[in-house]
Formats: sequence, C-alpha cells, structure tokens
Amino acid sequence: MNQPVPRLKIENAIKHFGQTIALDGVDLELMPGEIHAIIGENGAGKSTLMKALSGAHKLDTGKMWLDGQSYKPLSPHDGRSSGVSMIYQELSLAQHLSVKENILLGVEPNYRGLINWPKVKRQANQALEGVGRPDINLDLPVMELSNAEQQLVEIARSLATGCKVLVLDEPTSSLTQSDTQKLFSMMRTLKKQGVSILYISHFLEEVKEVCDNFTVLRDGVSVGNGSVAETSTDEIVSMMVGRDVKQMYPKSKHDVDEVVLTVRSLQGEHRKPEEVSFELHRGEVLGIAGVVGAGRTEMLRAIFSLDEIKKGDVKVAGFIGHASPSARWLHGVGMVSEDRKFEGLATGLSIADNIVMSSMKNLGPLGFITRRGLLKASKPWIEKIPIKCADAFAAVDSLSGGNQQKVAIARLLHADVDVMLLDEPTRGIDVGSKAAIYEMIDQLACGKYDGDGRKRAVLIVSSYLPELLGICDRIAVMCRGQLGPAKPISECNELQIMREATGTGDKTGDNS
Ligand SMILES: Nc1ncnc2c1ncn2[C@@H]1O[C@H](COP(=O)(O)OP(=O)(O)OP(=O)(O)O)[C@@H](O)[C@H]1O
Repeated sequence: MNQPVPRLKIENAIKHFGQTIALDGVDLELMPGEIHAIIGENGAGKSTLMKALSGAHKLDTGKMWLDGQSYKPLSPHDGRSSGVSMIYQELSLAQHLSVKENILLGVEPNYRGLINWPKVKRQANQALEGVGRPDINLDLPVMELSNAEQQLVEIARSLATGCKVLVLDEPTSSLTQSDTQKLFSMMRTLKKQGVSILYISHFLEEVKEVCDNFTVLRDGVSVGNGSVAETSTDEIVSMMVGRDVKQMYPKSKHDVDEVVLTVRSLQGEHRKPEEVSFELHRGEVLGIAGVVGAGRTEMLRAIFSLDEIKKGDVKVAGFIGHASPSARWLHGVGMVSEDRKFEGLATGLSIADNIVMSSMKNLGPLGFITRRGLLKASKPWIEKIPIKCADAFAAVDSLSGGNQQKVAIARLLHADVDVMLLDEPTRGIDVGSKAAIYEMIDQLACGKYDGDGRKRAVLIVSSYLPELLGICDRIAVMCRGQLGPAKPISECNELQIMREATGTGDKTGDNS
C-alpha cells in the first residue's frame, strides 16, 4: 500500500543568528487536515522555524517538502503563493482599506490592469464563508472590526490565495473566551476542508482541546512528538522544560499588613475606568479579572498616572492625588505594561540597559555607569528569571517574544518597588517560566524574596483565569469600566468570575 504523502515535511532544520543557535536540527511532519501544535519554552525556536517555513528566514541547512515537492521559499510572498501562510500575533492588515480590499490585496482579479470589483467581492465573500463569517461587511474599513474579526479577515486572506498550511502564532493571546471558541470551530472547519494547521501556543489546555498532534522544541531541537490525546499535560511539560514542574501555583500564607494603595471613586478622563474603588494591602496579591475592553488596563494607567484622571483619587505612600509616572516610581509604585513593544521596553537598547532603566543606582564609581556595573546589576535577574540570551548586552529586539516580556518583569523587580502593577505579565511566557514568576510573586508578597523581610503589594490584571485563581488572595472583576468588590479567593471560581465579567453576576462584597 502507498504511504500517504505528508502535506509538509521538514528535515534537520538548522538556523544560526550570529553566535545564537536558534534551530539545531528540527524534524517535523504534517499531514493534510492535521492540526499540529508547536510547543516549547521561550526561545526554543518555534517562531524561527515558522518564519523559515513561511519564507521570512532562510534556513542555513535542512530540507523542506510541500506535498512531496521540494520547498524553498525565498520570501513570505513566495511562501504564500506556494500555499503557506503565517498569521502573527500582531496582525498585518491595512487598517484603512476595506475588508474585501484586504482579503485580495496584491492578488486582485483584473482585466488588463483594471480591477474586476464584482469578482473581488465574490472571492472575498467566498473566503469569509470559508472562515464561517460571511456576515462580515465587505465594504467596512478593517479598523472598524473587533480584534477577533480582524484575525478572521487575515485568515480569510490566506484562504483566498489557496492556503494549504496555515501557521497560527499564539492566536488567542488577545481573544475573549467566546472568540477563542469561535476560532477553534473555524479551525475545525478548515481541517475538514483539508487545510493543515500549525498552532503555536503556551496554553496547553488549548492545545489539548483543538490539536491532533504535537511537536516539542527545546533549545532548537525537536525533543518529542506524539498524539495530543495519548499524552498527558504533565508529560508534555516535562518534555518542554526537561524536568518535572511540580507546583505551578505555589501559595504561602500571606499575612497582610497596612494599606499601601487606596483608590476611591476613580474615573478616567476618557470614560474608562468609570468607577473604581479598592484598597491594596502590603503582603497581598489582588487580581483584576474581566473581559478584553472592560477597562482594566485603563485603570492601571490611571493609577500609575499615565492617563489623566477626571474624578476620584489615588493615595499611595501618604500622597493623595495625581502625580507623574516618575513620581509614582518615587512613591514606590512600578508598572509592567501589557504593551511590551511601545511602552514596556526600549527595544533598541540592550537587555542590561532595559533592566536598570528605572533604577540606576550603583552602576559604577562616582555615579558613572560602567559596563561592569551594568553586568553586575543585570546578570542576577537574567539567571534568576531566567532570560534566554547570548549575553546581557544583546539587543532586546533579538530576543524571543517571551524573553522580552521577562526583561520587562526584571526591570520592575530591579527597581525594587513596594507596589507592583502588573498588566498581563505572563502573556507569551512559557509554562516553566510562568511557574518561576508565580513563585517570585508569592515570595514578594510574603516578604521572603530578597531576605529583607519586606512584603510587597501586587495588583495583577490577567485574562488567564487559572493564574488569577492560582496566585491571588482576592479577586475583583471589572465590567464595562466598573470594578466590582474584591472577594477572598475562597469565594471565587471561574463561573462566578465570568458571570460578573459579562455583567450577569453577583456584585455584593467589600473592597477593603
Ligand atoms: N533576528 C534575530 N536575531 C538574533 N537572535 C534571534 C533572532 N530571532 C530569534 N533569535 C534567537 O533565536 C532563539 C529562538 O527564538 P524564537 O523567537 O524562535 O523562540 P520562540 O520559541 O518562538 O520563543 P517565544 O515562545 O518566546 O516566542 C532565541 O534565542 C532568540 O533570541
């Protein structure tokens, strides 16, 4: 009997960036209509492999075949024309163009240079039917669509050019739960049509739900593969990190002390947040749950004085009222922004520069900053978190996405603040490093982090409920700009939080 021909085969893929070995011999096989997860720690080589596949990077060595034919894409355009499309986390749509123009951009049917608009419309509509959303208005500028709809338009664009292999790079990181479910059902539809999907995600529960098979990468090598149904999550995690992760959510007893942050009837200048009141105690981890767009980020920004306040007040370190963000640092408040690229990091600078940026004490003699001082200050964080990099002076933008996020967290830890405002701090971070960060948060709250016994207060916004339920002492839910009461963790569960987040739950309680 003839062996079925794989849709995609990769053999011994190798790729270096200078001294860094990003891929060190990866093998992968993908069948038609298969949904295959690519899993691995931050910096394991997932994005590099996918970029080589899509034509954005050229492999140093290794071979690829598409439907049995040798495949060597010269550019993403070349890859797309051969049937391989990659959907990045940051979508690449032309925001001012309409849905139909985006779907057929660059491949518009034309007659002697004149675009055949009725045909554009027909083909765009067909592509939207393929992703199960023929109701999306073809004439609407893309910027008027929600995040999830824009993602579908981008996938529809891949289908319009005859996509055989669709690569989705952490597609659910900014989707709501219900949009995630819709994406999964669209993936199942594409699977039935024979489209093969490579799915990169750090959420193993998603991998379990939607994928058929998986490949684990570690340090640029494929270290394991198999059927998702026949492999337990623990087995996959140990393949990823090369050891057992015993306790994902360590939780010591947190005895809370005095109130360190008081927020009263806070309203932002631009509608969100609308009404926020709570108290945060030293030694406490307070979680803020809510759906995308509820106003959680705006709340943190208003507290940290990045955005104007219309009404209400923030009291921290005995100071009441609005202050500049730099004054907030002086008050002992620090923030990790969810917008890593534009706010969280200076991507053109080195890892060491970024880590010390918010606190430049003791970096050399007589107030000078020396290379030695920078190294001494940054190295412990690089080792502790850990950040995978060539060295402390490597540019932040040469790091993988998850490792960049870890640099943003290291900057806050280095600044040694009392009140930590964390906005989606573990987005894009692998399971093993998440466990390390949860342990740090736990130790920071109970004063065991750096041996001086000083307890910190942590306010954490997250869309990942298991993490909030795992590490917080109390959780408050934000719904349409209004923050509900903070409830002790013993009274919280996923269902109750989702009800409150969507405005259908109980709002009784007290925020002090
Ligand atoms: N353009 C580049 N220049 C230098 N080094 C790079 C470049 N792109 C990737 N690397 C390095 O290659 C390695 C693999 O990175 P890659 O982005 O593929 O990891 P990843 O598995 O996708 O990680 P994450 O889960 O954090 O997204 C990392 O050590 C990274 O720093």
